[in-house]
Amino acid sequence: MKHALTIAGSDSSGGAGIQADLKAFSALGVYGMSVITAVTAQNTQGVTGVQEITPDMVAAQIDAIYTDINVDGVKIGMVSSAEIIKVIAERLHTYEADKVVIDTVMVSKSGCHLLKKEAKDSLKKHLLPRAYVVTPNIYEAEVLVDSKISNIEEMKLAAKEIHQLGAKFVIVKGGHLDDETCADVLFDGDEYHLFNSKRINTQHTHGTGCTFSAALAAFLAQGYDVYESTSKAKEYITEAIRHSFAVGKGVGPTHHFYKYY
Ligand SMILES: Nc1ncnc2c1ncn2[C@@H]1O[C@H](COP(=O)(O)OP(=O)(O)OP(=O)(O)O)[C@@H](O)[C@H]1O
Ligand SMILES: Cc1ncc(COP(=O)(O)O)c(N)n1
Repeated sequence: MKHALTIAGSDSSGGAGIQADLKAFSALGVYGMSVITAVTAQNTQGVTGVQEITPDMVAAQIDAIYTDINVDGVKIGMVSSAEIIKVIAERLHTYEADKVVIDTVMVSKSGCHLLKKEAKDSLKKHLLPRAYVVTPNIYEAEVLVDSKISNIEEMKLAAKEIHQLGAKFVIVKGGHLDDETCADVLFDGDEYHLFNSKRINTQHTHGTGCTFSAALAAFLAQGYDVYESTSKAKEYITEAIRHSFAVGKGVGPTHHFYKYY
């Protein structure tokens, strides 16, 4: 069995963050491991508290894994501060981690800033150059390139500009585009590849970005190339959204185990 690692924040309600990632890893048959960067007090209605883990403790978790266990794929989610970003970048370099998927988590669906504003430059400078694939949503891509995105052509332009920050592949996700189709644009430095799905009409989309990037990391860990992995991750997230369900009073989570119950 292949091994995948998520470096991300904990979501107490289980829909996003570490919890979503470990569910996706399990559903896809890879052994899941976690490095927790922050604990959030969160439910389907919002985030009520964030406690960062110290950079030393983040480093200690990474060391504990890499000194003992082979890591076939890595996904990075919420990394709130410049100090945490730097320590992760330094450790990934030390352990020569490859196939690193970076989901540039910035603001939760409920509107809470999960990346401190002053840490944005650090993300661009220290972490994105270490990415095999980076997966910004429309809003995150807008922040990274500092311009508005409202159609596929603008997504392509943004993907090209983000590629120059050092990631090998860029996927700008179209979940937030005002369109019947949810198109994700992959740029490989040379060509654009579009991955389309029909938009599913549901309010339960908590953790869609986390689920997609974790599935991508799981398929890369299993040896699929980036194009196959993106196609499979897109299929996985589409079905997980199609089967999403109400938990609590707000935005419910994606479903990872709909085949079983
Ligand atoms: N309503 C929907 N129907 C079908 N696919 C969707 C829908 N919403 C999002 N997706 C797909 O889900 C994946 C995640 O995209 P999205 O843009 O929601 O990421 P995100 O905003 O980073 O998620 P999150 O807000 O959870 O961090 C993409 O493949 C996107 O196309
Ligand atoms: C710990 C953590 N990581 C990521 C997200 C983003 O997910 P969403 O945009 O669906 O709220 C989140 N809410 N919480």
